[in-house]
Amino acid sequence: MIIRTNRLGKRYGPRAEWAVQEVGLSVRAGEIYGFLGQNGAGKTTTLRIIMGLIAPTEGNVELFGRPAGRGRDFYARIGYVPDVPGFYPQLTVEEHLRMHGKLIGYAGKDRTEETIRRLSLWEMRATKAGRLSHGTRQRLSLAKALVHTPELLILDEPTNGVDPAGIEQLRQLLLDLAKQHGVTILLSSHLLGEVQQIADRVGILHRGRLLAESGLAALEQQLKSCIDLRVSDVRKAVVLLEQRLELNDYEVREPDGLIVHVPADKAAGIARTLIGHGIDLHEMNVRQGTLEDYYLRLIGGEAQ
Ligand SMILES: Nc1ncnc2c1ncn2[C@@H]1O[C@H](COP(=O)(O)OP(=O)(O)OP(=O)(O)O)[C@@H](O)[C@H]1O
Repeated sequence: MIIRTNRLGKRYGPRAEWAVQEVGLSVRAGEIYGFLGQNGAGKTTTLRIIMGLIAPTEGNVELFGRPAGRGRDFYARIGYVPDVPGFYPQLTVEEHLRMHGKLIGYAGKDRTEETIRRLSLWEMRATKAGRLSHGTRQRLSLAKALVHTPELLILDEPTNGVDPAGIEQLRQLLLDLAKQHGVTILLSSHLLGEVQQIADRVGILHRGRLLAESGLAALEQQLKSCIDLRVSDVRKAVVLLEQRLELNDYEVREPDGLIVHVPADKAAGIARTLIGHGIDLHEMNVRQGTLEDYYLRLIGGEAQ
């Protein structure tokens, strides 16, 4: 196991609420782990504890099979992209990378150049960080995290403020690092669709607690297809679903929406029964369940 947290808990003060509680997540070698949760769920807090930047109130962290430490050896094996990356406005892109390389005990010129090219920063290598756009600064932050060839990459909401082309580039980069170079990746995000495209496993954090941890392939197998309906009489439709069709796995979306979780081949029967009992079907749409459906059901359908 590359990362294991044991019953992690954090309060930011003796009388404060628990920001995270009893979090036990495990990240395996070579996988991309999507750490999902709404704003304020406790993702940043957890990642900062894993990085040794703040101390947990309870519990502990194991990294690379050993209790986590703070020495240079430990940081040299990890690349970290914080939620709000810090910069020296007067230093250029290249100077940032050289300085970071030195701090971490790595100062290879070739590697610095390779990283600059890889992150499409070559044109900007002599530009001061204070003059870079937000998206370019995000790439610089990623370059800093990668310049020393880490085994583990931890990214806190790396797509914040990045445009669609940048997100696609990041996705390809992360997949390449994990699949071609064996880098283990822990990535926090609230963009479920993005995570579904690249993660091998996901952990879902809600109000400081890890509600679920699951392989994505297994999850997708389990996710039933959904039938989205808009009907003239939701209450009557619900009675018919339960009593005539014995379908109990559904959600009502007021005022006229219904989501029924069933195999797609039930759709025709549902339509026949509803129409046969005088209900108008304004809309009917059959689709495969998504990570978002699973997530919303798990957290009880609370809005973002
Ligand atoms: N330095 C701090 N002092 C006091 N409370 C804090 C501090 N940092 C975070 N918190 C609180 O801890 C809880 C979890 O916050 P955290 O930033 O870890 O969540 P998050 O999932 O990363 O959210 P976001 O996606 O908005 O960054 C929140 O209630 C937040 O207000």
